[in-house]
Amino acid sequence: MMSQLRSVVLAGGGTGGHIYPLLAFADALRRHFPQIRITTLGSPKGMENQLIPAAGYDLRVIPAFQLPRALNLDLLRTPDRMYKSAAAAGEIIDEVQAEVVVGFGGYVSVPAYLAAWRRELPIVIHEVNVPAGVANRMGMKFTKRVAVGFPHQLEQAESLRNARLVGVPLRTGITHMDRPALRPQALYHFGLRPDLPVLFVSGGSSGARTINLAVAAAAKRLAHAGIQVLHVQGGRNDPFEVPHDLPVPYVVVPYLSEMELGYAAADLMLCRGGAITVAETTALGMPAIYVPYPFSNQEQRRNALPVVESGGGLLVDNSELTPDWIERNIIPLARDRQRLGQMGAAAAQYGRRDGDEALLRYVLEAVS
Ligand SMILES: CC(=O)N[C@H]1[C@@H](OP(=O)(O)OP(=O)(O)OC[C@H]2O[C@@H](n3ccc(=O)[nH]c3=O)[C@H](O)[C@@H]2O)O[C@H](CO)[C@@H](O)[C@@H]1O
Repeated sequence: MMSQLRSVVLAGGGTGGHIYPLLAFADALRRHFPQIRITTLGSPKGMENQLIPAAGYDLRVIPAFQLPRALNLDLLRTPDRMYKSAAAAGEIIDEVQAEVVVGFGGYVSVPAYLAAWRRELPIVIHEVNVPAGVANRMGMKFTKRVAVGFPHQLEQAESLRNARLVGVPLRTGITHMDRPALRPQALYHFGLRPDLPVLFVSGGSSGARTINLAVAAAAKRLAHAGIQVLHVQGGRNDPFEVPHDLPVPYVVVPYLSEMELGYAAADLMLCRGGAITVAETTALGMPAIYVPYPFSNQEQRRNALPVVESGGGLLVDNSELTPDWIERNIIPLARDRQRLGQMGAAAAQYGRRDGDEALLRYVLEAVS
């Protein structure tokens, strides 16, 4: 029997990679403790402003501030905006009488960690990247309770060596879905044909310009090879042109709030290597081609590499993703059911679906 929890504050913001695990964890809290009060802290401009209210949770926006470049406890002496943000976070923590603060990273987590530390409240950090994000590394000055999403993080980041491996909290719409059963409805939803393979393209929550332009430029070749495309443009990316007279569907959607429909329709995924994306493709046993974002400390390459090494996907450098590469590699793969099946099975070996429950157990330990 789990102990009771009455009120928690969840902090995390910026892009989908910090917000979706927070939401999945909030759902797990609600399942176990139907009366619980859940308050989320966000920053003024992050995607949390769309995603959290849409999911039906209470979002409190606290003032933005600039993180100092160096990681140090000068935080406590940085008055001005940092102080204002921490004071705002503290007022909310007091108002809702939070018993614990769980942070998922993004700048907004720092004032939440600081305010919780000052009140001697338990703090739990969930981190999915190597190296750990700057905000979470600051949070680690205030708590030893750090949970990670993937085994490689424990080996590759000194700061995460003693962390608890819990996996990534994923939305139940994804973890509980039966892909083959949902497939006909998903294909119908997007206007795709049931008799031809579907390449699902998504550059993560913000979208990826290189991927968008390369696939759009390969549209004719894909279509003439009988490959349908379901292409998510991404929340922060410019529209791109796709020829109108293609013989098979090429469907462009700006953003998918029901990502499970995309996964259900897909035979093969082409994506960046964001940690939550990797957690989702592997949880679903989805064969994928990963194109890591090249400008963020190699973190996306590290996310995708273990999956690729276990046979669950392919890795291609951002600079190598051209229409020619797509023609040479993606077209034959998308038509090879047997190889896709093997890749999917290998991906599933690496994936896990219980990150929400495992993180909840860790948080309950912290509180008790
Ligand atoms: C450029 C960059 O720094 N990206 C980082 C960012 O990626 P980003 O914010 O793109 O996050 P991820 O790729 O990890 O996750 C994207 C999430 O958005 C969802 N989604 C996406 C598109 C859509 O239309 N609908 C939808 O729901 C996906 O299902 C997934 O849940 O955070 C990740 C987790 O900290 C990091 O590993 C990435 O390196």
